[in-house]
Amino acid sequence: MTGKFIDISKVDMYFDQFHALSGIDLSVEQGEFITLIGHSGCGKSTLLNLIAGLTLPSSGVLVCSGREIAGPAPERAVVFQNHSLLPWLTCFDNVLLAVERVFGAKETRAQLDERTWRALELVGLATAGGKRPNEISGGMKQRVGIARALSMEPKVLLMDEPFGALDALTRAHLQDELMRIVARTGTTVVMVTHDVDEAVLLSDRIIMMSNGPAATIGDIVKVRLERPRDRLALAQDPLYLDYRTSVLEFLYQRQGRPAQRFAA
Ligand SMILES: Nc1ncnc2c1ncn2[C@@H]1O[C@H](COP(=O)(O)OP(=O)(O)OP(=O)(O)O)[C@@H](O)[C@H]1O
Repeated sequence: MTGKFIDISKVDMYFDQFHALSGIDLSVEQGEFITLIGHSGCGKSTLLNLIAGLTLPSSGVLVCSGREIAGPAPERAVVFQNHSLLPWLTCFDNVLLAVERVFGAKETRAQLDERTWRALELVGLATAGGKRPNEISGGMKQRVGIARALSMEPKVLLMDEPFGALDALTRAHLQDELMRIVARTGTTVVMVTHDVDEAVLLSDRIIMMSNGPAATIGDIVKVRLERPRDRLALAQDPLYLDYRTSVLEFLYQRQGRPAQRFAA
């Protein structure tokens, strides 16, 4: 499929009188990795939540895989910044819960367990299945959150600053892991980020949003860097640096605001 796997058309979002998003038009191709970047409060999470179906637009239409988005569904799995694991369950059981929700009615216990182990393996956590969230690091918790989302075999992975709370080294490691997983599974990804380097490293396209209220898509950078991408090689790549500069110019010159938090 090309062109319109996710199709967002003329979307406006109001919260009471507050006009958050205005006239959002965006198509995402199947297997594409897009990031949403923009100043704090511009409406990135609002747009992600609309694609998740967690909120419905005030006007306009969102379509995923040919069907209008009318609520949350396992085909659109969400990973939040604060990993939201149930603390009393093991990592295995946290993932199993999602697996049972999606496949419980038609698969055997052994098949459900197998799916759960496979998802934990995908994020390198096969040996940590028996641990509870308070026994593992922040990066590992975030990986369990990603495993849980991937275990549902979603068509779309929606991520709201998934690595924002992690230290730089753990974040780099998880970015590399995410690129490998996406290359293997072909999952479509929409990710909110504040990190310019993360956006350029991971994206096929970077959606740069204008400041709110009534935020719109200000500009889009198409990142034509070959995959697989290697962060060390890219650090010297003039094309990479051009993309990075384009995003920084958009954020600081065209949508300039002093003292904003961007990892640049
Ligand atoms: N449920 C809500 N009720 C009222 N206003 C809201 C609600 N959700 C978001 N907003 C407002 O909509 C605007 C966009 O918020 P949103 O969280 O989408 O921004 P963001 O770009 O994700 O911000 P950040 O980068 O700081 O996470 C903000 O002004 C916010 O206050």
